[in-house]
Amino acid sequence: MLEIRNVTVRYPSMKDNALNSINLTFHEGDFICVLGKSGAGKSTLIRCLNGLQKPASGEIVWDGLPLSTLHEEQLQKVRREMGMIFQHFNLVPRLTVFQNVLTGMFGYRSSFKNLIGWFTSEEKSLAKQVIQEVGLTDFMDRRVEHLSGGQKQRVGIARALLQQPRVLLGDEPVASLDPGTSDRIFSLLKEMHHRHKLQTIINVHDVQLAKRYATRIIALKEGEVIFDGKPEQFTDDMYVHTYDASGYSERPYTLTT
Ligand SMILES: Nc1ncnc2c1ncn2[C@@H]1O[C@H](COP(=O)(O)OP(=O)(O)OP(=O)(O)O)[C@@H](O)[C@H]1O
Repeated sequence: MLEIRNVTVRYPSMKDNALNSINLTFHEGDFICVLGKSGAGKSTLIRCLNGLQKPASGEIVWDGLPLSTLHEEQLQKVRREMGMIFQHFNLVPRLTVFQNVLTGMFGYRSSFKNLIGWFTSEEKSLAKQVIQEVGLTDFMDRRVEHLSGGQKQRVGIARALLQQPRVLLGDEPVASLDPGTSDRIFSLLKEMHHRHKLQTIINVHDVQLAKRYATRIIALKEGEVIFDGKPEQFTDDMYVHTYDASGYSERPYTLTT
């Protein structure tokens, strides 16, 4: 189980906290969308969860163990259990789909093996399997620089799955994609969530997508949790409060589902 206990984060140049005494417990099977205006603290929350950002106070607790008490080897194991997908995909453009996906294995291997790029037949067959799951078998040997945004995010998802994570974290993974492609990526994420028995926690700006796919919505505002509940409980009023939107016509996203 993953918990955030009383976590505060403040960046050196900031006068306010990026996260302010946050408490959250994530449960098996949760498919969570994190909403909030730009600067609300969504990315900081994700970075805390995978250990990239150390809280100024409070604890991230994984399976009962506070991350701050773990030594580097244990932290590496925790990071392996948390797959991550990104807005700008973080792929190596000149490498093929297959080669990019294989890098998902890096956390399990010695630096030397990673350096020489030698993979076992089992690792290669696992990579082929996740590539097939995200629907890219026909593109396996294509360089990712020649793929569309949606295809690149599928590569990102396959790479994360190859890590065999228990938690999948997403920092605005559809922010660079058109609405139709975003919907298909969320649909794939939901399918993988069930198939791989993941806890999924994704930052997203599109409230409609969150309401359609999430089992739980968390809304942040100025570094604090202002909503934590079921999608149907995220009302129009809560939308206005979250985004400081004063009227329906000013809303960037519709709430129809
Ligand atoms: N590395 C950093 N150094 C200084 N301040 C930072 C840093 N990263 C984030 N911040 C600040 O912390 C606050 C929260 O930022 P964060 O990126 O977590 O928000 P966000 O909700 O993810 O925003 P967006 O939707 O625009 O990505 C913002 O005020 C931001 O300017």
